[in-house]
Amino acid sequence: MFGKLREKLKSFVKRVEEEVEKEEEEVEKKGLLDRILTVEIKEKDVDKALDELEIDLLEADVALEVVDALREKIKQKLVGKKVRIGTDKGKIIEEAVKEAVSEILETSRRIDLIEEIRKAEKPYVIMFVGFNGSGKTTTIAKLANWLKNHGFSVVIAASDTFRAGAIEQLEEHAKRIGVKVIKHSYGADPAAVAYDAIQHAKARGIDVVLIDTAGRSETNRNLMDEMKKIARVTKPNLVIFVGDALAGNAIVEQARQFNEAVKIDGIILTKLDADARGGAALSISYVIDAPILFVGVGQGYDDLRPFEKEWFLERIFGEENA
Ligand SMILES: Nc1nc2c(ncn2[C@@H]2O[C@H](COP(=O)(O)OP(=O)(O)OP(=O)(O)O)[C@@H](O)[C@H]2O)c(=O)[nH]1
Repeated sequence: MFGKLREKLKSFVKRVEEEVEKEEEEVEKKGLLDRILTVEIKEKDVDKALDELEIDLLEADVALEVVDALREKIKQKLVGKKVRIGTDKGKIIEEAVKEAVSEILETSRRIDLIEEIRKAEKPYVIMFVGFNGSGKTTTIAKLANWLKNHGFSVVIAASDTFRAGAIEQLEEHAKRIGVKVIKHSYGADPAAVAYDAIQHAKARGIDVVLIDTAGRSETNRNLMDEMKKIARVTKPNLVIFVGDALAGNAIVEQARQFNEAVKIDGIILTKLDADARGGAALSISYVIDAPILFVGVGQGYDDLRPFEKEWFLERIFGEENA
Protein backbone atom coordinates (compact mmCIF):
# COMPACT_ATOMS: atom_id res chain seq x y z
CA MET A 1 0.00 0.00 0.00
CA PHE A 2 1.32 3.44 -1.01
CA GLY A 3 4.67 1.84 -1.87
CA LYS A 4 5.55 4.40 -4.49
CA LEU A 5 4.87 7.42 -2.29
CA ARG A 6 6.90 5.84 0.48
CA GLU A 7 9.82 5.11 -1.83
CA LYS A 8 9.85 8.62 -3.31
CA LEU A 9 9.72 10.45 0.00
CA LYS A 10 12.37 8.18 1.49
CA SER A 11 14.70 8.80 -1.43
CA PHE A 12 14.21 12.56 -1.02
CA VAL A 13 15.30 12.25 2.61
CA LYS A 14 18.37 10.30 1.51
CA ARG A 15 19.35 12.89 -1.10
CA VAL A 16 19.13 15.80 1.33
CA GLU A 17 21.00 13.77 3.93
CA GLU A 18 23.84 13.27 1.47
CA GLU A 19 24.00 17.01 0.79
CA VAL A 20 24.13 17.82 4.49
CA GLU A 21 26.85 15.22 4.93
CA LYS A 22 28.88 17.08 2.32
CA GLU A 23 28.54 20.23 4.43
CA GLU A 24 29.85 18.27 7.38
CA GLU A 25 32.79 17.00 5.38
CA GLU A 26 33.67 20.60 4.48
CA VAL A 27 33.85 21.48 8.16
CA GLU A 28 35.95 18.42 8.78
CA LYS A 29 38.32 19.21 5.89
CA LYS A 30 38.88 22.68 7.24
CA GLY A 31 39.82 21.16 10.56
CA LEU A 32 37.04 23.03 12.34
CA LEU A 33 35.30 20.09 13.93
CA ASP A 34 36.36 21.08 17.42
CA ARG A 35 34.92 24.59 17.03
CA ILE A 36 31.85 24.11 14.85
CA LEU A 37 29.14 21.98 16.39
CA THR A 38 26.33 22.35 13.88
CA VAL A 39 25.79 22.72 10.14
CA GLU A 40 22.93 24.64 8.65
CA ILE A 41 20.76 23.14 5.93
CA LYS A 42 21.03 25.51 2.98
CA GLU A 43 18.70 26.17 0.08
CA LYS A 44 21.17 24.58 -2.31
CA ASP A 45 21.11 21.39 -0.22
CA VAL A 46 17.40 20.90 -0.81
CA ASP A 47 16.58 22.57 -4.12
CA LYS A 48 17.86 19.87 -6.43
CA ALA A 49 16.33 17.12 -4.34
CA LEU A 50 13.04 19.03 -4.31
CA ASP A 51 13.08 19.25 -8.12
CA GLU A 52 13.48 15.50 -8.29
CA LEU A 53 10.83 14.99 -5.64
CA GLU A 54 8.41 17.11 -7.64
CA ILE A 55 8.66 14.80 -10.64
CA ASP A 56 8.55 11.71 -8.43
CA LEU A 57 5.39 12.86 -6.70
CA LEU A 58 3.63 13.65 -9.96
CA GLU A 59 4.52 10.13 -11.07
CA ALA A 60 2.96 8.81 -7.88
CA ASP A 61 -0.29 10.57 -8.85
CA VAL A 62 -0.03 13.41 -6.38
CA ALA A 63 -2.03 16.43 -7.58
CA LEU A 64 0.00 19.38 -8.84
CA GLU A 65 -1.23 21.84 -6.22
CA VAL A 66 -0.38 19.32 -3.50
CA VAL A 67 3.10 18.88 -4.95
CA ASP A 68 3.56 22.66 -4.86
CA ALA A 69 2.25 22.98 -1.32
CA LEU A 70 4.38 20.09 -0.12
CA ARG A 71 7.47 21.55 -1.75
CA GLU A 72 6.89 24.88 -0.08
CA LYS A 73 6.28 23.33 3.33
CA ILE A 74 9.29 21.02 3.20
CA LYS A 75 11.55 23.85 2.09
CA GLN A 76 10.30 26.10 4.85
CA LYS A 77 10.89 23.43 7.46
CA LEU A 78 14.36 22.43 6.26
CA VAL A 79 16.18 25.53 5.01
CA GLY A 80 17.97 27.25 7.85
CA LYS A 81 17.61 24.27 10.16
CA LYS A 82 20.71 23.64 12.24
CA VAL A 83 21.78 20.06 12.56
CA ARG A 84 24.27 18.94 15.19
CA ILE A 85 27.30 17.30 13.68
CA GLY A 86 27.26 13.58 14.26
CA THR A 87 23.50 13.30 14.83
CA ASP A 88 21.15 11.21 12.71
CA LYS A 89 20.43 13.70 9.95
CA GLY A 90 18.12 11.34 8.10
CA LYS A 91 15.81 11.23 11.09
CA ILE A 92 15.66 15.02 11.39
CA ILE A 93 14.98 15.49 7.67
CA GLU A 94 12.37 12.74 7.66
CA GLU A 95 10.61 14.34 10.61
CA ALA A 96 10.28 17.59 8.67
CA VAL A 97 8.90 15.78 5.62
CA LYS A 98 6.47 13.84 7.81
CA GLU A 99 5.23 17.07 9.39
CA ALA A 100 4.68 18.57 5.95
CA VAL A 101 2.69 15.53 4.79
CA SER A 102 0.70 15.60 8.01
CA GLU A 103 -0.22 19.25 7.43
CA ILE A 104 -1.39 18.44 3.89
CA LEU A 105 -3.84 15.93 5.34
CA GLU A 106 -5.43 18.49 7.69
CA THR A 107 -8.90 19.73 6.74
CA SER A 108 -10.92 22.52 8.29
CA ARG A 109 -13.76 20.17 9.20
CA ARG A 110 -13.27 16.98 11.17
CA ILE A 111 -16.05 14.45 11.34
CA ASP A 112 -16.64 11.94 14.09
CA LEU A 113 -19.42 9.99 12.43
CA ILE A 114 -20.64 8.16 15.53
CA GLU A 115 -20.76 11.38 17.51
CA GLU A 116 -22.60 13.18 14.67
CA ILE A 117 -25.23 10.47 14.35
CA ARG A 118 -25.82 10.42 18.11
CA LYS A 119 -26.21 14.19 18.25
CA ALA A 120 -28.45 14.59 15.21
CA GLU A 121 -32.19 14.30 14.92
CA LYS A 122 -33.25 10.89 13.56
CA PRO A 123 -32.75 9.81 10.87
CA TYR A 124 -29.23 10.85 10.00
CA VAL A 125 -29.09 10.95 6.20
CA ILE A 126 -25.97 10.13 4.19
CA MET A 127 -25.95 10.51 0.43
CA PHE A 128 -23.27 8.75 -1.59
CA VAL A 129 -22.02 10.13 -4.89
CA GLY A 130 -19.29 9.14 -7.30
CA PHE A 131 -18.20 7.89 -10.66
CA ASN A 132 -19.32 4.64 -12.28
CA GLY A 133 -17.76 1.59 -10.73
CA SER A 134 -15.98 3.50 -7.98
CA GLY A 135 -17.25 0.95 -5.46
CA LYS A 136 -20.21 2.93 -4.13
CA THR A 137 -22.66 0.07 -3.67
CA THR A 138 -20.12 -2.19 -2.00
CA THR A 139 -19.03 0.69 0.23
CA ILE A 140 -22.61 1.41 1.30
CA ALA A 141 -22.99 -2.22 2.31
CA LYS A 142 -19.72 -2.06 4.25
CA LEU A 143 -20.75 1.14 5.99
CA ALA A 144 -24.21 -0.25 6.80
CA ASN A 145 -22.47 -3.22 8.36
CA TRP A 146 -20.09 -0.95 10.31
CA LEU A 147 -22.99 1.17 11.58
CA LYS A 148 -24.91 -1.93 12.63
CA ASN A 149 -21.86 -3.16 14.51
CA HIS A 150 -21.84 0.18 16.32
CA GLY A 151 -25.44 -0.30 17.41
CA PHE A 152 -27.26 1.85 14.84
CA SER A 153 -30.30 0.80 12.81
CA VAL A 154 -29.97 1.44 9.08
CA VAL A 155 -32.13 1.58 5.97
CA ILE A 156 -30.81 1.96 2.43
CA ALA A 157 -32.46 3.92 -0.40
CA ALA A 158 -31.99 2.30 -3.81
CA SER A 159 -31.75 5.62 -5.61
CA ASP A 160 -29.65 4.23 -8.44
CA THR A 161 -32.68 3.63 -10.63
CA PHE A 162 -30.53 4.11 -13.71
CA ARG A 163 -28.05 1.26 -14.07
CA ALA A 164 -29.51 -2.15 -14.94
CA GLY A 165 -28.99 -4.55 -12.06
CA ALA A 166 -28.13 -1.86 -9.53
CA ILE A 167 -31.21 -2.45 -7.36
CA GLU A 168 -30.76 -6.24 -7.26
CA GLN A 169 -27.06 -5.84 -6.48
CA LEU A 170 -27.89 -3.57 -3.56
CA GLU A 171 -30.64 -5.90 -2.33
CA GLU A 172 -28.26 -8.84 -2.41
CA HIS A 173 -25.72 -6.99 -0.25
CA ALA A 174 -28.46 -5.74 2.08
CA LYS A 175 -29.87 -9.22 2.55
CA ARG A 176 -26.48 -10.56 3.54
CA ILE A 177 -25.94 -7.89 6.18
CA GLY A 178 -29.56 -7.82 7.32
CA VAL A 179 -30.58 -4.28 6.32
CA LYS A 180 -33.81 -3.19 4.63
CA VAL A 181 -33.79 -1.54 1.20
CA ILE A 182 -36.43 0.94 0.05
CA LYS A 183 -36.85 0.73 -3.72
CA HIS A 184 -39.03 1.77 -6.64
CA SER A 185 -38.70 0.46 -10.17
CA TYR A 186 -36.00 1.34 -12.71
CA GLY A 187 -36.47 4.75 -14.26
CA ALA A 188 -38.23 6.08 -11.13
CA ASP A 189 -37.24 9.43 -9.66
CA PRO A 190 -34.23 8.76 -7.38
CA ALA A 191 -35.14 11.71 -5.18
CA ALA A 192 -38.59 10.17 -4.56
CA VAL A 193 -36.99 6.85 -3.54
CA ALA A 194 -34.70 8.65 -1.10
CA TYR A 195 -37.62 10.66 0.26
CA ASP A 196 -39.60 7.45 0.87
CA ALA A 197 -36.65 5.89 2.67
CA ILE A 198 -36.42 8.90 4.97
CA GLN A 199 -40.18 8.72 5.70
CA HIS A 200 -39.82 5.01 6.39
CA ALA A 201 -36.96 5.71 8.82
CA LYS A 202 -38.91 8.49 10.54
CA ALA A 203 -41.95 6.26 11.03
CA ARG A 204 -39.88 3.46 12.53
CA GLY A 205 -37.27 5.41 14.47
CA ILE A 206 -34.40 4.15 12.32
CA ASP A 207 -31.11 5.92 13.02
CA VAL A 208 -29.46 6.21 9.61
CA VAL A 209 -30.55 6.37 5.95
CA LEU A 210 -27.91 5.59 3.34
CA ILE A 211 -28.74 6.79 -0.16
CA ASP A 212 -27.16 4.92 -3.05
CA THR A 213 -27.07 7.00 -6.22
CA ALA A 214 -26.16 6.14 -9.80
CA GLY A 215 -22.55 6.45 -10.83
CA ARG A 216 -22.09 9.46 -13.04
CA SER A 217 -19.46 11.57 -14.66
CA GLU A 218 -19.16 15.30 -14.41
CA THR A 219 -19.70 15.64 -18.15
CA ASN A 220 -23.22 14.26 -17.93
CA ARG A 221 -25.31 17.35 -17.23
CA ASN A 222 -28.62 15.54 -16.71
CA LEU A 223 -27.23 13.12 -14.18
CA MET A 224 -25.38 15.91 -12.36
CA ASP A 225 -28.63 17.91 -12.19
CA GLU A 226 -30.44 14.83 -10.92
CA MET A 227 -27.84 14.46 -8.18
CA LYS A 228 -28.40 18.08 -7.14
CA LYS A 229 -32.12 17.38 -6.99
CA ILE A 230 -31.63 14.38 -4.68
CA ALA A 231 -29.57 16.58 -2.38
CA ARG A 232 -32.19 19.36 -2.48
CA VAL A 233 -35.04 17.02 -1.65
CA THR A 234 -33.33 14.96 1.03
CA LYS A 235 -31.12 17.64 2.65
CA PRO A 236 -28.56 15.03 3.72
CA ASN A 237 -26.57 15.50 6.90
CA LEU A 238 -23.57 14.26 4.99
CA VAL A 239 -22.61 13.92 1.33
CA ILE A 240 -19.90 11.35 0.85
CA PHE A 241 -17.84 11.12 -2.32
CA VAL A 242 -16.74 7.56 -3.04
CA GLY A 243 -13.61 7.45 -5.16
CA ASP A 244 -11.53 4.61 -6.54
CA ALA A 245 -7.95 5.16 -5.34
CA LEU A 246 -6.68 3.27 -8.38
CA ALA A 247 -7.92 6.07 -10.63
CA GLY A 248 -5.17 8.22 -9.12
CA ASN A 249 -5.14 11.82 -10.17
CA ALA A 250 -8.38 11.44 -12.11
CA ILE A 251 -10.41 11.02 -8.95
CA VAL A 252 -9.04 14.22 -7.52
CA GLU A 253 -10.45 15.99 -10.55
CA GLN A 254 -13.75 14.10 -10.22
CA ALA A 255 -13.99 15.10 -6.57
CA ARG A 256 -13.42 18.73 -7.48
CA GLN A 257 -16.24 18.65 -10.03
CA PHE A 258 -18.65 16.81 -7.74
CA ASN A 259 -17.83 19.23 -4.96
CA GLU A 260 -18.88 22.11 -7.18
CA ALA A 261 -22.22 20.44 -7.91
CA VAL A 262 -23.09 19.28 -4.38
CA LYS A 263 -20.89 20.21 -1.46
CA ILE A 264 -18.92 17.12 -0.44
CA ASP A 265 -18.53 16.71 3.31
CA GLY A 266 -16.41 13.58 3.42
CA ILE A 267 -14.60 11.05 1.28
CA ILE A 268 -14.33 7.29 1.17
CA LEU A 269 -11.46 5.95 -0.89
CA THR A 270 -11.92 2.41 -2.16
CA LYS A 271 -9.48 -0.26 -3.35
CA LEU A 272 -6.60 1.01 -1.26
CA ASP A 273 -5.56 -2.62 -0.89
CA ALA A 274 -4.49 -2.49 -4.53
CA ASP A 275 -3.16 1.09 -4.56
CA ALA A 276 0.59 1.03 -4.85
CA ARG A 277 0.95 4.74 -5.49
CA GLY A 278 -0.90 6.59 -2.77
CA GLY A 279 -1.09 9.94 -4.56
CA ALA A 280 -4.88 10.13 -4.48
CA ALA A 281 -5.00 9.47 -0.75
CA LEU A 282 -2.51 12.25 -0.17
CA SER A 283 -4.16 14.74 -2.51
CA ILE A 284 -7.92 14.47 -2.36
CA SER A 285 -8.59 16.01 1.06
CA TYR A 286 -6.34 18.96 0.37
CA VAL A 287 -7.96 19.71 -2.97
CA ILE A 288 -11.56 19.80 -1.78
CA ASP A 289 -10.92 20.46 1.92
CA ALA A 290 -12.98 17.49 3.08
CA PRO A 291 -11.68 14.67 5.26
CA ILE A 292 -11.23 11.06 4.20
CA LEU A 293 -13.59 9.25 6.56
CA PHE A 294 -12.96 5.64 5.64
CA VAL A 295 -10.88 3.59 3.27
CA GLY A 296 -11.86 0.38 1.53
CA VAL A 297 -9.19 -2.28 1.87
CA GLY A 298 -10.81 -5.32 0.25
CA GLN A 299 -14.04 -6.79 -1.00
CA GLY A 300 -15.41 -8.19 2.28
CA TYR A 301 -17.94 -6.34 4.44
CA ASP A 302 -15.38 -5.84 7.15
CA ASP A 303 -12.82 -4.39 4.77
CA LEU A 304 -13.62 -0.80 5.63
CA ARG A 305 -11.47 1.06 8.07
CA PRO A 306 -11.81 4.54 9.54
CA PHE A 307 -9.09 6.70 8.05
CA GLU A 308 -6.60 7.96 10.57
CA LYS A 309 -3.77 10.28 9.70
CA GLU A 310 -1.36 8.38 11.94
CA TRP A 311 -2.14 5.14 10.15
CA PHE A 312 -1.37 6.74 6.80
CA LEU A 313 1.85 8.35 8.06
CA GLU A 314 2.95 5.04 9.56
CA ARG A 315 2.49 3.37 6.19
CA ILE A 316 4.64 6.02 4.53
CA PHE A 317 7.30 6.63 7.15
CA GLY A 318 7.13 3.61 9.47
CA GLU A 319 9.79 0.93 9.68
CA GLU A 320 7.77 -1.61 7.81
CA ASN A 321 5.18 -1.11 5.15
CA ALA A 322 2.68 -3.61 6.52
N1 LIG B 1 -10.16 -4.72 -3.87
C1 LIG B 1 -11.21 -3.95 -3.57
N2 LIG B 1 -12.30 -3.98 -4.36
C2 LIG B 1 -13.34 -3.18 -4.06
C3 LIG B 1 -13.32 -2.31 -2.93
N3 LIG B 1 -14.49 -1.64 -2.91
C4 LIG B 1 -15.22 -2.07 -3.96
N4 LIG B 1 -14.54 -3.01 -4.67
C5 LIG B 1 -14.95 -3.72 -5.89
O1 LIG B 1 -15.16 -2.78 -6.93
C6 LIG B 1 -16.15 -3.24 -7.83
C7 LIG B 1 -17.18 -2.15 -8.12
O2 LIG B 1 -17.94 -1.92 -6.96
P1 LIG B 1 -19.47 -1.48 -6.99
O3 LIG B 1 -19.85 -1.29 -5.58
O4 LIG B 1 -20.26 -2.39 -7.80
O5 LIG B 1 -19.36 -0.08 -7.75
P2 LIG B 1 -20.42 1.10 -7.90
O6 LIG B 1 -19.69 2.37 -7.67
O7 LIG B 1 -21.65 0.84 -7.10
O8 LIG B 1 -20.80 1.07 -9.39
P3 LIG B 1 -21.88 2.01 -10.07
O9 LIG B 1 -23.20 1.47 -9.65
O10 LIG B 1 -21.57 1.85 -11.52
O11 LIG B 1 -21.63 3.37 -9.57
C8 LIG B 1 -16.73 -4.50 -7.19
O12 LIG B 1 -16.17 -5.62 -7.81
C9 LIG B 1 -16.27 -4.40 -5.74
O13 LIG B 1 -16.12 -5.64 -5.12
C10 LIG B 1 -12.11 -2.29 -2.10
O14 LIG B 1 -11.97 -1.54 -1.14
N5 LIG B 1 -11.10 -3.13 -2.48
